[in-house]
Amino acid sequence: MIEVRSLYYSYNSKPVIQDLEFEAERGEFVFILGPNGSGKTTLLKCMAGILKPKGAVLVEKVSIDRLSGRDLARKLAYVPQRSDSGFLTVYDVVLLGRRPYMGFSPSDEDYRIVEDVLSLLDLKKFSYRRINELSGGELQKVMIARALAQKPKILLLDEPTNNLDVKNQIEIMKLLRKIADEKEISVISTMHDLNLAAIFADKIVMLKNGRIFASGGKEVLTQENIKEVYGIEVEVLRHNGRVLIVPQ
Ligand SMILES: Nc1ncnc2c1ncn2[C@@H]1O[C@H](COP(=O)(O)OP(=O)(O)OP(=O)(O)O)[C@@H](O)[C@H]1O
Repeated sequence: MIEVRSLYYSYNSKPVIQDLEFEAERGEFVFILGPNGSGKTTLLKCMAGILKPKGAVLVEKVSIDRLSGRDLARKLAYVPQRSDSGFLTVYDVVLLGRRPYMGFSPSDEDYRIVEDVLSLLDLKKFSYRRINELSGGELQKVMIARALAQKPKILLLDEPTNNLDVKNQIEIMKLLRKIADEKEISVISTMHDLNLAAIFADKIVMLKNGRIFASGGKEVLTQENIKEVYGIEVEVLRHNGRVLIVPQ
């Protein structure tokens, strides 16, 4: 569905990501893990077509370089770490997600999709609220709603649980899992919380200094890998297919 091939990016000729290779299939939930500065956001921005790396990002076997902005936005949606707040209403922000499909004005279908997405995320009650009057968790849901209104095949999220309380973290993760399972969207998310990744991931990509240190299923969350990547001692408890990471 989305493939990353020999990806390389440098800021001011300092390499930040190198030799990155992985893919996400339809409906797969992939977590990009790694310490601060390991290149997670840079990788997502390259995948979203915001930065122009060396190597290739392929969506359904087509390089994103060959897609127009509008075509790319129909395939892939990106939810950045910090979304600019503003004075628009929730409804209008979500409607902006329909821009890649719109002519001069929204169609009945655009309005129907916005209504559907607002219901799916339980945001209808906030429709006419301005987004600068929302809590962090509500705003994050609105940004995910706008991305879903794009009807993407791939959803890229940069630390979607940042600044959220435990309840909202779990709620957002469950929602993303449901989106991957039911809508067969490939969901790719950066993440600092190893335990959330352990609960929800199909696949994990661990970055260290801009390179892939380990990738695979939850089995890559080992004491050794976590020590190498983050420099911390942890205990990894496994029970009935579940993984719990406890700092020492
Ligand atoms: N615009 C920029 N110009 C120059 N260097 C940058 C720029 N953006 C990021 N960097 C550097 O690139 C490296 C990777 O940054 P990136 O934001 O991709 O890491 P990250 O893994 O997402 O970090 P965090 O977990 O702190 O969000 C860091 O050393 C950072 O200082």
